[in-house]
Amino acid sequence: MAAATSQSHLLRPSPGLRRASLPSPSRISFALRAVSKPTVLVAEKLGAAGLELLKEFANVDCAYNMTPEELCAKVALSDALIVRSGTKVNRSVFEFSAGRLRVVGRAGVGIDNVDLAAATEHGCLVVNAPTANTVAAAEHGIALMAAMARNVAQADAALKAGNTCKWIQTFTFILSSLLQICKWQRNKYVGVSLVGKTLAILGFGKVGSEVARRAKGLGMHVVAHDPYASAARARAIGVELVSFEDAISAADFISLHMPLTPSTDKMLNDETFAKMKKGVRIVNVARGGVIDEEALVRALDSGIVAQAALDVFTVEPPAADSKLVLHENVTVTPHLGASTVEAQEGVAIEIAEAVVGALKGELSATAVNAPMVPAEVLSELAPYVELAEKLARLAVQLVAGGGGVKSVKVTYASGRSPDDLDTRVLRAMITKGLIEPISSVFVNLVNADFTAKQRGIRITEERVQIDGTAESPIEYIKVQIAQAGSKFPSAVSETGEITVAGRVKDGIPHLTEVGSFQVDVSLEGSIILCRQVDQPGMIGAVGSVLGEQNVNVSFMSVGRIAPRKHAVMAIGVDEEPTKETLTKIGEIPAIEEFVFLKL
Ligand SMILES: NC(=O)C1=CN([C@@H]2O[C@H](COP(=O)(O)OP(=O)(O)OC[C@H]3O[C@@H](n4cnc5c(N)ncnc54)[C@H](O)[C@@H]3O)[C@@H](O)[C@H]2O)C=CC1
Ligand SMILES: O=C(O)C(=O)COP(=O)(O)O
Repeated sequence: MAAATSQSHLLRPSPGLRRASLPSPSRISFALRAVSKPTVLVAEKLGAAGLELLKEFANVDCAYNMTPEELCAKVALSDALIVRSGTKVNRSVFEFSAGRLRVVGRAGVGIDNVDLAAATEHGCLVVNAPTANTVAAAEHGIALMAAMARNVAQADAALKAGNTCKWIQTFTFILSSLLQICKWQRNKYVGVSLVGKTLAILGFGKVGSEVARRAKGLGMHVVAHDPYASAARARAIGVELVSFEDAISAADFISLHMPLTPSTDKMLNDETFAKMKKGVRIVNVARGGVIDEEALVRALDSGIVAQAALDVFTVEPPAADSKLVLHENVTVTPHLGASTVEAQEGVAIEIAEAVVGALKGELSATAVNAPMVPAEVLSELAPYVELAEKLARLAVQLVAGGGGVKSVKVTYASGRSPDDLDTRVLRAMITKGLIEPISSVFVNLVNADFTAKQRGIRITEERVQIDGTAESPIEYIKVQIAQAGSKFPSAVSETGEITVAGRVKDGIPHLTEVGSFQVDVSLEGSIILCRQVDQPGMIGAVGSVLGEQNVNVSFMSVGRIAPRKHAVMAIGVDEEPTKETLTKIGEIPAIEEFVFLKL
């Protein structure tokens, strides 16, 4: 007789948070619930309305201008961190958080200051506030373009410098008249007009298209380059989508609105400046890194670029002696694109809602490093999410000690077309079920694929269409672990894999198949699987051992190959039986093997 018990490793939850036992439709991603109030560290100035929202749900620690060391120290005591562009959330921040940090909220669009790979590896969700500052950034782009074309900043500075020095005028007439010239230089600051000029927008997303609308209103001819934008959307605004080369060679003005990514890094460089029309003017409200700043200085000096207006820099703030910032043909602002009263209130509310939602375990619509699944799909899949995780938990506990899990096949059978089934959440929960019982790793939607890959677990999915009801998205889910011996050999199917399958009945997940045996037991509490000789009195024998030890049986189901041969009995129990109880079950003469599995 083979007897085995399986141990489920308890996880150490983050302080102030614990794992919720059953994920509900809106709690699928993290399955965390606040026991005491979580702590949100706000590292950069956030609008008052956002702070109020956060305070209703969390302890809010506002700590601005922290050094990297101070940030690392504080983050170890925080469940969420909110930043703008001025804080580098690098790998060491996640390492110092030691698993406590669950959400990083970027109060704005660009997430280039957050190490997304490190966040994902640490199971930390990153959310941003992608819409509230769009108009502010677009307006700033237009403001910079107009100010540059009409030398507003330079003329303003000269006029003020003249006035500031007025007292000197009383000492020397010559100096005074020189300053007077500096002050009122109408000929020096003759500008260029915008009307009729060609504006090339690089990056035709939210900000880029708002800039386009406004530029059209100023009478400009607008073209755009964006490899991922829809030509129909561009046409609707009266903008022509063109190649990068065509855009930069036709432009009198170029406005940059793409994110900083490896493919946009230093996109404007010596080579690309050389292809531009002589005297082109450049506006950058995107990210400093999309321009090779030294190459821009060379292009300004040679006259290829007549002027540049920059809100963003490779290093912020730039060095005091930066040739680019000090260049007389360059207009600069200190990353003010999103800085309007309206945008900051909007961004603060947008990010506060996203962070609170994420801390509650809800899937965020603005998640940057997790699949976005529409709420209605999630709600429909909720019982199947629970089924998927529990089947995987059972399957992994059936693997013989030390065997390891390398190859897992998941089959989703559905009455609907396979294309209608979004299985990303289910796959993540299968990974969670496979890994959590045998490790101390916390798995969620963010880090599931990464964690599986890191552990060398290959999960393949198959969707099969069967006769079924149109109402239920899935008829059954089958989880099979290949190339692994089982501590309960009856769980190995004829094709050689440890196999468990289940379905949802009346909203409750049920185990319906173990190896080649059909059973029917609801997946609640824990489960004892016994293989026995099919004979009368077996249910009573096992039931009375459990009853003697005050272990409540919630379900019992027997699946057999043929009468009086072998059968598998699945018993759902509310309490965990002691070792002695399990030993007594094993001593019942007709029991051939058994296993206790925790859900
Ligand atoms: N200066 C500031 O304060 C602000 C700056 N921003 C920055 O503006 C940029 C755009 O923001 P949104 O429009 O909200 O983002 P978005 O995601 O809506 O648009 C970005 C667009 O760039 C396109 N793109 C990606 N790679 C490209 C490439 N190689 N060439 C051309 N286009 C490419 C994308 O397809 C997308 O359409 C971001 O970098 C963001 O960080 C946004 C708000 C304020
Ligand atoms: O949203 C963005 O991408 C921005 O660049 C705005 O940055 P900020 O929040 O003003 O530091």
